[in-house]
Amino acid sequence: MKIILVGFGAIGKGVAKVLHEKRDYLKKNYGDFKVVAITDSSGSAIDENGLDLIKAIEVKETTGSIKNYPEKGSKMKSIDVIREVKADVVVEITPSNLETGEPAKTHILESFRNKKHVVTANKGPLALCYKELVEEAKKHGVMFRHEASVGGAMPIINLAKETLAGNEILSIRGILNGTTNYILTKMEKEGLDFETALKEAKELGIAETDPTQDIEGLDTAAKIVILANSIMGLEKTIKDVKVKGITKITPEALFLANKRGYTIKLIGQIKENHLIVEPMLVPIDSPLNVKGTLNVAMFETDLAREVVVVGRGAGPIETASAILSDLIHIYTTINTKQKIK
Ligand SMILES: NC(=O)C1=CN([C@@H]2O[C@H](COP(=O)(O)OP(=O)(O)OC[C@H]3O[C@@H](n4cnc5c(N)ncnc54)[C@H](O)[C@@H]3O)[C@@H](O)[C@H]2O)C=CC1
Ligand SMILES: N[C@@H](CC=O)C(=O)O
Ligand code: NA
Repeated sequence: MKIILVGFGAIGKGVAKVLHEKRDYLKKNYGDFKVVAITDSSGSAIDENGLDLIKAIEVKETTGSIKNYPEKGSKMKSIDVIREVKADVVVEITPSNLETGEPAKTHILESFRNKKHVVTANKGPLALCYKELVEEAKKHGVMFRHEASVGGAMPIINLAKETLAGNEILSIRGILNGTTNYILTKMEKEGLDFETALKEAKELGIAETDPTQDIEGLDTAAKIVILANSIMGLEKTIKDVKVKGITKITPEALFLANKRGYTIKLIGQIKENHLIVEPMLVPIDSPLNVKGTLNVAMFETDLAREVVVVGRGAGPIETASAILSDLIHIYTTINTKQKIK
């Protein structure tokens, strides 16, 4: 299967690392997963025989741009690579823009129009125009998967669509942002100040390109809109969410909460058609009291009753896990269909 990586930052490099490290496993159990093009904000590298992913990571880390890849680098823009390079799947992992959804929205739509399946971790277009994207993918007969867009490695979207298929999801409540959970945990457990904890989160590659999306609660808001639209059959946008972030939470507030048997968590909640994101008091012994970059989601369903999932909500390798599972789904679907023909 031929893959184009659009975006080569923390997640793009994570996906490249995982595809390299898992290449023998993938060949043995599925087939050849080949990255034939990589793009970033200033150019691209293209090799129809497959790029050397370790070399690509090294070029990006030492020069800042993939266009410096020896012999295969160029200034070719993402949109032209999507149109002109022969591939099965585009992995869209540019920054999430929660105002316009661009450039990802155009990348995704253009991929569909060029008969390319799409896997994305990008929350922008999903939170702003989910229905349009799903309808366009259907119109062009291609697959569109985005497990990594909510909760990173934590199984939630495909879990709801596949394992909980047939259930009506009545409500979802949880921690859906790893950066703010990391900050709150560091402040609570080590008394670290907010700015230092945020700096560490950036260094771990878990914060958004614009980290205010994390700390102001907008990233969580985008995620509950994606969940509302993709697995609860609602039609919401980010404007429907009442949002408050964690910038006013201090180590002292956490200390006082602990003294009373509580902690403070940034909770996203969808219940009775209302979407809310705000810091909430959570009992110390609650299943919601997870630490570090962990995310947690509590589903209320009509058949399976309560379902709780926990997983790493952010991180290059963790997020690459969700992207890889979507790539494997596309690979197996393509090859099953070919066998049936
Ligand atoms: N960091 C994490 O743990 C997670 C991130 N995500 C999402 O994954 C996406 C990527 O996140 P990161 O890699 O952390 O961001 P990043 O800021 O590290 O990397 C973004 C990449 O996109 C490239 N880029 C910007 N404009 C572009 C364009 N027009 N064409 C091609 N490339 C372009 C940049 O050059 C950079 O390589 C974001 O949408 C983010 O919300 C989702 C889950 C977890
Ligand atoms: N910045 C986000 C990345 C995953 O969506 C987070 O911290 O959860
Ligand atoms: Na996920």
